[in-house]
Amino acid sequence: MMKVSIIGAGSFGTAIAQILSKNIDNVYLLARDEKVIESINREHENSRYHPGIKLDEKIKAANIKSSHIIDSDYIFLAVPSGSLRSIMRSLDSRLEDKKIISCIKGIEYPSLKPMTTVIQEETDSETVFCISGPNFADELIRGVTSGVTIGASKEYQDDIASLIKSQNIVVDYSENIKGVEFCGILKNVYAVAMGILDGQITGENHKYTLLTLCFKEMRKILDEMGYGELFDKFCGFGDFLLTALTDKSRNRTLGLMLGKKMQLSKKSTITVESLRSIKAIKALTSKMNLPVLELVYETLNDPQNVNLHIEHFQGILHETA
Ligand SMILES: NC(=O)C1=CN([C@@H]2O[C@H](COP(=O)(O)OP(=O)(O)OC[C@H]3O[C@@H](n4cnc5c(N)ncnc54)[C@H](O)[C@@H]3O)[C@@H](O)[C@H]2O)C=CC1
Ligand SMILES: O=C(CO)COP(=O)(O)O
Repeated sequence: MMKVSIIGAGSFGTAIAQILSKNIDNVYLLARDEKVIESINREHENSRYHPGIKLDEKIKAANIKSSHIIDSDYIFLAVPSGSLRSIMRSLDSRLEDKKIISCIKGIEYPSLKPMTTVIQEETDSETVFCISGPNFADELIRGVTSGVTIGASKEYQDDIASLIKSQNIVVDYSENIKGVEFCGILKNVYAVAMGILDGQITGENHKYTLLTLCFKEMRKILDEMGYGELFDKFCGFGDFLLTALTDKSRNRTLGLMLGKKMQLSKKSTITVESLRSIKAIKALTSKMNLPVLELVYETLNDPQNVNLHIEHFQGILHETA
């Protein structure tokens, strides 16, 4: 009988577990926090991340160090990118024969490695894939129609689609696994940009002018990296627009705060992937002229002077117009 484990019982891990439970009898949601494990097993609810949502009783929670991973056919990873390598290292199990799917939209710094590379390095598995798309966890878990790009080699695409299939999930595919990951990494940074700029925006023309500039710049980076063909997939266009324009996004919200001269507390434990990704993307694109990316980089480094950075950005726009 098919068995699937999900590492990370936060917003996304819990949502993907709910989707998987419609197709698979053995779904193990692996967490580090005993209170979360107890809440899922006793109340069938992850009250910390999805209060009020009844989880399928097929979902069992267990400690991340439990042996469930060993006999799982598939392992989904839904932890913040900054924790992934240390989590993989802390697992005692040998995972080289496992099919592993990253749901993570971040990149390692300073190695500049995407998550599938980190996973391959830490497990020796040759079957490491990803999923990405316009997929807010709170909507996925409630069954709102959502498009998902499956980044996997051809022979595994149908298998992965059959795990997540439902009348509310629409899939597209790409064998360009790292490209699918990079779409998710980049859109977070451009969502911060739209947040920062939205703080200053006075009209719809202005807003969509800036959105077009963000779109062009993200596309330019994807083209340069050789991933340009992915822009019309769910992981590209869909997730870019969702995150750049929806206040529910944590990355856009960070930008909105910065645009209004507010800062995220240093003690915050909210997962905001762009905070780490910005440095990596900046390093990967150091030879390119990318004024929007520069604005995000400067603002995150020096949030006190956000107005100066915006003025500088607007100056560049007029020079190059
Ligand atoms: N929330 C969303 O709507 C979506 C999130 N994602 C991606 O999923 C990834 C995870 O994000 P969320 O689930 O939203 O974050 P979250 O903050 O809601 O959950 C993260 C989970 O990872 C666990 N965790 C963190 N460090 C750990 C460690 N060292 N050992 C064990 N567990 C650890 C936390 O306890 C928590 O349960 C991110 O890369 C995000 O970009 C992707 C699509 C949508
Ligand atoms: O990736 C997401 C939706 O597809 C979630 O975006 P945030 O991490 O900005 O909340």
